Amino acid sequence: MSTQPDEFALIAELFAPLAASYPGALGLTDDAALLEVPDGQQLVVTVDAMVAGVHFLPDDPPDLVARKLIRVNLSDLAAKGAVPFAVLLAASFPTDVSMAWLTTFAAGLKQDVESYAIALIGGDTVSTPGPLTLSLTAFGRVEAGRALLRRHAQVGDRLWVSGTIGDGALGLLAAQGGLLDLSAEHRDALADRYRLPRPRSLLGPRLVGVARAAMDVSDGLVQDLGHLCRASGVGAVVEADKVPLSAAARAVVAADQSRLATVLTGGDDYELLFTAPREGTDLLLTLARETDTSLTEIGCITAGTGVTVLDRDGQAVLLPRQGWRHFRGEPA
Ligand SMILES: Nc1ncnc2c1ncn2[C@@H]1O[C@H](COP(=O)(O)OP(=O)(O)OP(=O)(O)O)[C@@H](O)[C@H]1O
Ligand SMILES: Cc1ncc(C[n+]2csc(CCOP(=O)(O)O)c2C)c(N)n1
Ligand SMILES: [Mg+2]
Ligand SMILES: [Mg+2]
Ligand SMILES: [Mg+2]
Repeated sequence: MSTQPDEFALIAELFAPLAASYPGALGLTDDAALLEVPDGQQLVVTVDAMVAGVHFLPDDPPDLVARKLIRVNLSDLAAKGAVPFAVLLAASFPTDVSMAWLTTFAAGLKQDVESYAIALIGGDTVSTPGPLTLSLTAFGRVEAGRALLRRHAQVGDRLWVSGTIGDGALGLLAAQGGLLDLSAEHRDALADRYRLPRPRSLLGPRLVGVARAAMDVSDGLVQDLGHLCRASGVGAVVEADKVPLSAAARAVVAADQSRLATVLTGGDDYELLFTAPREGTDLLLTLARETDTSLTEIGCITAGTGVTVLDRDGQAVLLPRQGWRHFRGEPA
């Protein structure tokens, strides 16, 4: 291929190979794709967009941009207990995008399409005078009626999170050249978490029938928990010192307590946040071992509304904001 991308050559050479495993993708040569859903299963569909300078740094490696795009969407499917099988990609590439950039982007897509055993079944390729803008729609399957929902939390449920919280938001600071007091090793670990989320694709489906309500954390733990609470008509208490932090995040907060707010509200975590009845604890600890995922109880669901974050003395932690917002107008 020449150094100038051609729309149809791009699709045929870079994207069509990623469709080969799914017959309904028709080799990316038709107007639409055909989806199969086995009897007794439901289709779970989600879409998230990513814009250069808003969701990732314009100079981030193109393969990691592609993999992050897939992974933020697989995180939403995992949060519903769904097993992913296909994605659609709508890509708006800046008019001056290079062939080298596109080739590396497609290599990133290929890597994660293979590692998550999914197929790229269609999409759209356009040019834009604006920043690189990507949108990915992900399809998963779940046993009919069994998807994990935000609206199923009950008063008295325990509140759990997977993995560690805050690495993505601190990783953005590290990737932007900040957090210079930290060791280079910790900075690299955080930046890696920002650039390459680890969606809980194995854990999510295993939580079906064990967790009551679930969602993934993308906008910040406190804001996202607020959404789960509103959907369920309940409140929640989070014990801040139970929130699991990586060694790097612990080092950041130890050096500057005010960074705890970044951890709790910064977003880009792509971990699962879920509730379960107290009797589910042993089963969850078994699932944690079997899926090699750390699971931590961080609080509980209460009567009432809203999220309260308490410090180890039982005092409310005041947070300047609850999480990421694209617009900061008055709430509707
Ligand atoms: N433009 C839109 N049109 C229709 N539905 C939308 C639109 N934007 C968001 N939604 C819906 O609103 C709900 C919340 O969306 P939101 O994007 O906050 O969830 P999320 O993907 O879990 O979070 P994040 O985008 O931070 O990863 C979802 O059901 C989503 O499908
Ligand atoms: C360069 C850069 N600046 C800021 C952020 C933080 N950020 C942007 S969108 C978002 C929430 C998820 O997105 P959405 O709700 O749009 O799906 C977060 C936490 C970032 N990731 N990169
Ligand atoms: Mg979204
Ligand atoms: Mg989500
Ligand atoms: Mg999302």
